[in-house]
Amino acid sequence: MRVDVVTIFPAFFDVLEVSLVGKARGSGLLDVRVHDLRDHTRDRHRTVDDTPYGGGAGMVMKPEPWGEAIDAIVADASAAPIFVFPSPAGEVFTQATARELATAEHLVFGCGRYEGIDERVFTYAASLGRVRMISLGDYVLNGGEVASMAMIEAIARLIPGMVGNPASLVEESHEDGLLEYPSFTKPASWRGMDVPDVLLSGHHGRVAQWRHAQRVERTRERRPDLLPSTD
Ligand SMILES: Nc1c(O)cccc1[N+](=O)[O-]
Repeated sequence: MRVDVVTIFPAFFDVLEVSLVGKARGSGLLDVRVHDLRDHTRDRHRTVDDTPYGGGAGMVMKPEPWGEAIDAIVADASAAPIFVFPSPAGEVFTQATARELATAEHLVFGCGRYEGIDERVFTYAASLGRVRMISLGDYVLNGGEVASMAMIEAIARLIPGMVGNPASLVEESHEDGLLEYPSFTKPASWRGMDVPDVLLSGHHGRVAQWRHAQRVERTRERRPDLLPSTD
């Protein structure tokens, strides 16, 4: 998978070199390219924003640099990309979204700042590929970089070969609608707290049963919205 990121803070994505994604980059599973939007400006001040038509507070990201950045990315792309623009006005990102996007050949993340990107950029991008406006959640961030980082990690780890033991992807929270069970490791007793006996029993059937029951109980307590409605 190829992932391009367009941002005015390219250094923000340096961390991808050290994370899970960094390992995949080295193995050829993932090709991540970060682009500084300001490299696609034409003026001395490398201007990327301007005042909004119609008035209002804040600034809007100019369409010209975005158009040039998108053209440069698409120029050497082997397939029509999916453009992902993190936005509070987007569909909510879920594990199902991550699974879907993990099958894409080419993703382009466009990180907006200020009051957002000129709307014509999304229209232009839609002429070159699929456009998805995606939100991490109902809260306000200063831009799309944090959201893009989270989405890239959630997506990249689902690419076959990315995670050493694929079985570890199975009983994770949100993979099958239930939250994950509690985990324990040595020592068996720590500061007066003991590991549940069933986990020391060596009885795999009972362990599996206990873990499932814990997942249902946790989901009921913390995320009842994930459980099928009983009415
Ligand atoms: N919520 C938010 C935002 O305020 C700005 C950019 C991206 C997001 N988001 O993806 O959730």
